[in-house]
Amino acid sequence: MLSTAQHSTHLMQVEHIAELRERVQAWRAAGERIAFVPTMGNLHAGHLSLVRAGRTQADRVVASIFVNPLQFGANEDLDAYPRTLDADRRQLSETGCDLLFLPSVREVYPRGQDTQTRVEVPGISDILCGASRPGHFVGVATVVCKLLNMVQPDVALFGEKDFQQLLVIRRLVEDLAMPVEIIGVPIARESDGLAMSSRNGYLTPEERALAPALYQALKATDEALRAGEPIARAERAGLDALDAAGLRPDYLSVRRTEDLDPAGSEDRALVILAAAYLGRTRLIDNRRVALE
Ligand SMILES: Nc1ncnc2c1ncn2[C@@H]1O[C@H](COP(=O)(O)OP(=O)(O)OP(=O)(O)O)[C@@H](O)[C@H]1O
Ligand SMILES: CC(C)(CO)[C@@H](O)C(=O)[O-]
Ligand code: BAL
Repeated sequence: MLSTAQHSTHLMQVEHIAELRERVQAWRAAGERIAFVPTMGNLHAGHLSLVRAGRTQADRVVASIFVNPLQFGANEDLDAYPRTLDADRRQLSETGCDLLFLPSVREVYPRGQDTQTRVEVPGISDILCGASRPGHFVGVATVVCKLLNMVQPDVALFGEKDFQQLLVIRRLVEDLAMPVEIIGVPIARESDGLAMSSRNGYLTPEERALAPALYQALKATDEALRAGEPIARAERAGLDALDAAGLRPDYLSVRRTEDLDPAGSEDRALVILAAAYLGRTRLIDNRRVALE
C-alpha cells in the first residue's frame, strides 16, 4: 500500500498497551509493515506530513498523542499545552492514520514518572535546547523508548523541526540496538516561512507578525556562510538580526549535522540551529547548509 494519495480511514483508538499490542500484532501476522508517528497532539500540517510519509513506508500508520510530563521543566507549559483531541482525531482519519494510541499518564508511568527507569543519551542531550531545558531530552528519550517498545513499529517518523531531538532519538535507537528505522521528515512551514509548531498558537497577533524573523535570521546566516564569512561572524550577525527584530535569542549556532558539535572551517555539512523567545513563547527552527 505504498501510496501518498489522500486516504481517509476509519480511525481506531486504543488507550491501553494490551489493546495496542493486540491490534498491531494482528497486522503484523497478516504480513503488514507498521509506521509510527509519536506526537503531543494539537495537530497541524507538520504532523500530518509525518503521517503521509508513514503511509509511503508502511501498510499501517499508528500515531500517538501523549503530552509527556517528563519532558517539561517545572516552569514550562505542561498545563497550558493545547489539547484539541476532536480536531486531532478528524485530521488523523482524513490523512490515513489507522490507529490512535492515546495513553494516560498512568498507563505510560504506572510506577510514577519520578521513580521509573530513565533513558539518557549523554552529551548531545546537554547542549543547545538541552542546556536551556535541563532534563528535557531525558524525558524525550525515556518516553520515545517506551512508546517504541509499546508499538514495536518497523519505522518511526520524526520532524526535522526538532533536529536535536531527531539526533537524540537516532542515537538512542542505535545505542540500545532497537529494531526500528528512524526517518526524519522535512520542516513544514507557514507561507511566511515560520516553522509550524503547536506553540505558535501562544503568539499574540503582534508576536505572530514578528515570528518569521527566526527563519529570516537562519536564511541570512546561511547566506553569510555560503559567502565565505567566518562561522563566528555569521552567528553574530544572525543573533543581531534576531535582536533587531524584537526576538530574545536563546541561541543561534552553526553545528556539524552529524553530531551537533560546533562546526569548524573544515566542516561542509552544517546545520544552523536557533531558539528564541517572543514574549513568553519559545520558538525553535533550523536550516541545513551543505558547503561546496
Ligand atoms: N513544522 C513541522 N514540520 C515537520 N515536523 C514537525 C513540525 N512540527 C512538529 N513536527 C514533528 O511532529 C512530531 C510531534 O511534535 P509535537 O507534537 O511536539 O509538535 P510541535 O508542533 O513541534 O509542538 P511544540 O510546539 O510543542 O514543539 C515531532 O516529531 C516534531 O518534530
Ligand atoms: C517525540 C515526542 C512525541 C515525545 O514526547 C515529542 O517530544 C514531540 O512531540 O516532539
Ligand atoms: N516538539 C518537541 C517537544 C517539546 O518541546 O517538548
